[in-house]
Amino acid sequence: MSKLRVAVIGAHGRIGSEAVRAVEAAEDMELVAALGRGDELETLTRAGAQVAVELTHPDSVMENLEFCVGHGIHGVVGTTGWTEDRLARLNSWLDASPSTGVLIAPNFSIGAVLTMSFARQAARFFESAEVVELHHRGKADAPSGTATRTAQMIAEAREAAGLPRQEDPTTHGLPGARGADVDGVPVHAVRLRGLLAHQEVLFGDTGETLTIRHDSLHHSCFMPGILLGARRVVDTPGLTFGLEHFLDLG
Ligand SMILES: NC(=O)C1=CN([C@@H]2O[C@H](COP(=O)(O)OP(=O)(O)OC[C@H]3O[C@@H](n4cnc5c(N)ncnc54)[C@H](OP(=O)(O)O)[C@@H]3O)[C@@H](O)[C@H]2O)C=CC1
Ligand SMILES: O=C(O)C1=N[C@H](C(=O)O)C[C@H](O)C1
Repeated sequence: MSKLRVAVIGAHGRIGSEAVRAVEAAEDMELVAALGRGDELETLTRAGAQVAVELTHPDSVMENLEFCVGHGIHGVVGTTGWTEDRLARLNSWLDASPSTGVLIAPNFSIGAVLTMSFARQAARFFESAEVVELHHRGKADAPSGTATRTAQMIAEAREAAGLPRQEDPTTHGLPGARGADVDGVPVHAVRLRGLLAHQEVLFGDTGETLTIRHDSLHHSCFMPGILLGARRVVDTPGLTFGLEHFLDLG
């Protein structure tokens, strides 16, 4: 069977360099291009890439995806900083290229995907919920894509269960002290040398709290998700948001 022809964009970065090694080591894949900043996107078409793994920066991802989708190259995207407006633009490119697939995964690690799933499950049982994410000091965006998605999922689950939007009781405070408001769920972002990627989802109600914590300790934790995404996206046209759609979570 022929190997899947995979390119990595952002190949010299923290996660991109790990992805290059993972694709090279995968028996069913061939690494056909490894692009860094300043490299021509046409390299992807010249190399015959079927899938581009996009791991760059919120300022770069849209241009890269417009090129890939426009040339029928499927995308596996880890880069964060997604907004409704950005998703709408991506969907318009996909509408014009209906056989092309793009997976955007706020987090490729199985533990983080499970954290989000558990948080969604717990949300309706607790009066209050907050998210704390902790990352390395090189991170450009805050809150993290994972924390933003987690908070959205909690808010969706609360609304579906008929719970009211959380009201902030604070009447006196410094700006930012209560974190970012993501659909009514406060999200707090810590940036600390020595960390990689960590998240705590805190739930509270009368007389009890529940904390769900996940720690990414090495970039290798993201690789099985990236490889799974590359294998699945070629048969999944359109936009898939979240690796959970490629996992049988029951
Ligand atoms: N979904 C997930 O599971 C994960 C997502 N991420 C996300 O992936 C992204 C990258 O993270 P990280 O590796 O830590 O960041 P790094 O800064 O370490 O790496 C990004 C790399 O992309 C390069 N780059 C920037 N623009 C372009 C471009 N147009 N073409 C090619 N290369 C480009 C950068 O070059 P230069 O250094 O010159 O700027 C850098 O080498 C972030 O958005 C992060 O949040 C990270 C880990 C897991
Ligand atoms: O920048 C990172 O490092 C990470 N980014 C992703 C995010 O914003 O959620 C995933 C993970 O947290 C690592």
